[in-house]
Amino acid sequence: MADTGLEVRQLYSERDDRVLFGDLCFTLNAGDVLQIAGPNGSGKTSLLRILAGLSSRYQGDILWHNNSLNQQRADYLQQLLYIGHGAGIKAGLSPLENLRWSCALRGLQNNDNQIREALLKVGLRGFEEQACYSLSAGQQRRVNLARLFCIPAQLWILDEPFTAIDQRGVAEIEAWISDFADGGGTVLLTTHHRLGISRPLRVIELGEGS
Ligand SMILES: Nc1ncnc2c1ncn2[C@@H]1O[C@H](COP(=O)(O)OP(=O)(O)OP(=O)(O)O)[C@@H](O)[C@H]1O
Repeated sequence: MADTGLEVRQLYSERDDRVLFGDLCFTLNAGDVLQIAGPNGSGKTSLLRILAGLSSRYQGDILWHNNSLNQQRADYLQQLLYIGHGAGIKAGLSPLENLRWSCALRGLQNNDNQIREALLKVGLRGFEEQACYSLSAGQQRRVNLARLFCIPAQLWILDEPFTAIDQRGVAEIEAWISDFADGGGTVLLTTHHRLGISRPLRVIELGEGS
């Protein structure tokens, strides 16, 4: 049997008696980029939260490298990086402190140099030790996105990564996604933005009749 990365089989989820998606099937391998599209309320975040292991409101099977997620949850979570659409940071802590926490939760410690490089990469040079509440919405979002560069992962699950990001920043994030996939990473994301990446893009549209 061929080794697949993430496989979703007949996934079904509903909210308040409304089917968000039913019989959803797809497979994602190394280098794949999949956009989950659809109107507000169609279930994009719900799907991403399920795939990030944060919600069990579903029926169907999710497999990672051919084995059920439920049988290897800890391993899967260790290889996954999920960035939700919220700020995802503690406002009273600095970017450096927030990222130290994120890294420590993954068992990564004493990596301030890597964190500083990540903050540099997302355009936050000079803001490393400033409390996050004093940063702009876009800068706070960039703190969260810096996790992409200090936490190793095989799979990125990104919910609206472009929210509050300026035009140049959008192009940078698109390049990061392409580079990550070029290196064998897998990306699953939602966005209402028309994605410009240098990789073939697959799109699944949720919504009426999906
Ligand atoms: N915590 C919750 N409690 C009750 N209903 C919820 C909850 N979270 C989501 N829903 C419902 O589930 C449906 C899908 O929501 P979801 O956030 O997945 O949509 P979405 O496609 O991500 O929307 P958007 O484009 O606005 O972000 C919506 O009808 C929403 O009202």
